[in-house]
Amino acid sequence: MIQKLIQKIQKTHAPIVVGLDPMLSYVPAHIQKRAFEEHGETLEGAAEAIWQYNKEIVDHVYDLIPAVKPQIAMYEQFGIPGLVAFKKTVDYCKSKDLVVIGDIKRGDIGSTSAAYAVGHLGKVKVGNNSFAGFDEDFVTVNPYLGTDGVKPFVDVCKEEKKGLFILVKTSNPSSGEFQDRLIDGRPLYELVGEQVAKWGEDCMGDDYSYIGAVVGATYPEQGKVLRKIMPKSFILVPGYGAQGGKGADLVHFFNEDGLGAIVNSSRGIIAAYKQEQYAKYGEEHFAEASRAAVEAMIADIGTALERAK
Ligand SMILES: O=c1ccn([C@@H]2O[C@H](COP(=O)(O)O)[C@@H](O)[C@H]2O)c(=O)[nH]1
Repeated sequence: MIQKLIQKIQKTHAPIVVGLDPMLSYVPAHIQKRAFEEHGETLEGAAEAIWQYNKEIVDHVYDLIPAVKPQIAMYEQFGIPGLVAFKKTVDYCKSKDLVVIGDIKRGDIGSTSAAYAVGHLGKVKVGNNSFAGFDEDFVTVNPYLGTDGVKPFVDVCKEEKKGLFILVKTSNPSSGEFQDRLIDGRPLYELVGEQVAKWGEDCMGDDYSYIGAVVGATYPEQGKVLRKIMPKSFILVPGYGAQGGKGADLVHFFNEDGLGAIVNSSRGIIAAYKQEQYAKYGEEHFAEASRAAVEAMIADIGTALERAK
């Protein structure tokens, strides 16, 4: 799957991911109205509304981008109907040939991690049959429990030719509370980065490992250091747009081959129509605003990378 991700980045010239994080408050009134007429103001109604919203955005941007990142929390808040909308979103994006990164941030003791890995990346056995549950291409993993919590995900990736992005230095304001703590004089995120590189050593595609890392756009200096510590790991970079990250901050997340990083924006794309610069599209044409925001993000990152050459 890492090869597919790289090929799609090269084809689109867009090292970007659209984050599908649908809050009900972003879903335009006409879509909510239709869904509630059919299902009432229920979890089913909300799930239908977010699914229709996602579908329209994907239809407007899929040709510009290599990948999407549905954030499972946004679906889980609507219970089982929300998870059905998550699965519909995953399947629809795959039918559009997009790489799907499930932002699930799982990680537990080994046996429990194994169940998460099977459910999201692998196949579960039921008698003589086996079934893919959610079937994303990559998932995000929390490494806090150590190697036995991560290895089951790595094992399923090896079997299924899928991949991981492991949290190394997250984009949020408090990420330093634990991640920047010094251990033997070095910040914890560097030690985690080294371990990600090790976990990825025998999981190589052609040039990059399918065991990648998450490093926030909001920490460009740390991104520069981590790029060197994990030269073969793809970095998923959240924090662009709504959290303040800009193209110019991101150049050191990339390798000299112009690859090695893929930058996510969620609210900045899916709720673009709420921003002043895209207000002209109006709520009815929200997905066209999303397309314009994707084009602007591609141009911003492309220009920054060109300038850095
Ligand atoms: O360090 C991290 C890890 C994950 N995320 C997730 O990415 C998106 C960001 O959304 P925006 O609307 O573009 O801010 C969201 O799903 C987070 O859970 C992150 O932001 N930082």
